Amino acid sequence: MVIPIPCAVAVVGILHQTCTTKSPLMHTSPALMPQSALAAMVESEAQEEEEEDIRVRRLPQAIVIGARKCGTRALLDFLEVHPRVRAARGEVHYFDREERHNLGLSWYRGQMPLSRPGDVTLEKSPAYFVTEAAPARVWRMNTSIQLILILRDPVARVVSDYAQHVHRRVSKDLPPKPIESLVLTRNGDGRVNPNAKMVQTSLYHRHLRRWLRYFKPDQIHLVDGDRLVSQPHSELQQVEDFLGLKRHIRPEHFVFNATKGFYCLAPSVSSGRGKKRRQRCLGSEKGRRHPSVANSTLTALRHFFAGHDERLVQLTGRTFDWMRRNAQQFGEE
Ligand SMILES: Nc1ncnc2c1ncn2[C@@H]1O[C@H](COP(=O)(O)OS(=O)(=O)O)[C@@H](OP(=O)(O)O)[C@H]1O
Repeated sequence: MVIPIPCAVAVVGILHQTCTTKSPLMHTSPALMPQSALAAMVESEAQEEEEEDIRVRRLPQAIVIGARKCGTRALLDFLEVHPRVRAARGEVHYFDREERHNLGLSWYRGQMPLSRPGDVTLEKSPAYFVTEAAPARVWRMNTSIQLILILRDPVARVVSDYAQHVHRRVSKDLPPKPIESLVLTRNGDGRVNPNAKMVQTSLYHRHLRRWLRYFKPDQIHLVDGDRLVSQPHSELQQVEDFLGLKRHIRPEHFVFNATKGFYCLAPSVSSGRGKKRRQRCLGSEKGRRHPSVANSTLTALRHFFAGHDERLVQLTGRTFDWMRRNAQQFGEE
């Protein structure tokens, strides 16, 4: 099998040969080949099959670096529909947590799933995107790594972050803090606090600029988180192309679940036990109902992020749907 992915990926001094070169002999019908060439081809194919059986843990060739609450789990779970994609189960947090980074690359490699030559190993840890030290650390591991960044409307992302905060608060007996206390300035002027953590995470251009100091723009693939929700297969096909994978993911792999309000994996691709296969949706932590937020707060957030959206367009040359939507809303106000 020929998998068209970059031929050599240097990983901390070890050169992994990750591509297979198609022999010119393979274009010739076996019936027309001289006996010796045929024997060589059979031997090389047998060797290739043997190699395919060798499953080892490899450092990732690609990382989903963020952004938090933008659909990173959906992206990774859906991408695993591709037979050559192997993803680490949980979030690894190797490049953002000091104590984990200190454990070294052999620990990191140990967190990866077993894979065959030609598979693409991936992990996702959205905290990487906002961590100052992460780009340099990733670069030191592999200068030619492929990075995937998924973005969604920065205001919706803030509200999603807040929904998680409400859900995970320690004392459920007390009412949750209002979102205003977490994203607006304390003096009550209704302005957004640019230093608030939830706001900071949505300052996409700022974080991306830091990654671009280390990586070439064509090493970073941007996924539109809103489109991943509305038409997952087309966003995933673009990721397949970026990773150099043969296209496999199709619309039939997804079914819209009206109760969940999101696409889920179709029974044909979800790994059910025994013969009963059911559609598989993401867990209840994903796609949860958002708390209602005052219009004045949403408007303040939209105004605040509009200028930052422009900077993101300048940096990436991409205009996302949410930018058009928000601009239209401003026009109507
Ligand atoms: N198919 C499907 N099913 C469920 N949820 C989906 C799906 N596609 C994208 N999303 C969006 O993913 C949002 C959660 O993003 P993350 O997985 O990046 O969150 S986290 O940072 O890992 O906590 C989650 O945000 P919320 O809706 O705010 O919960 C979803 O909008």
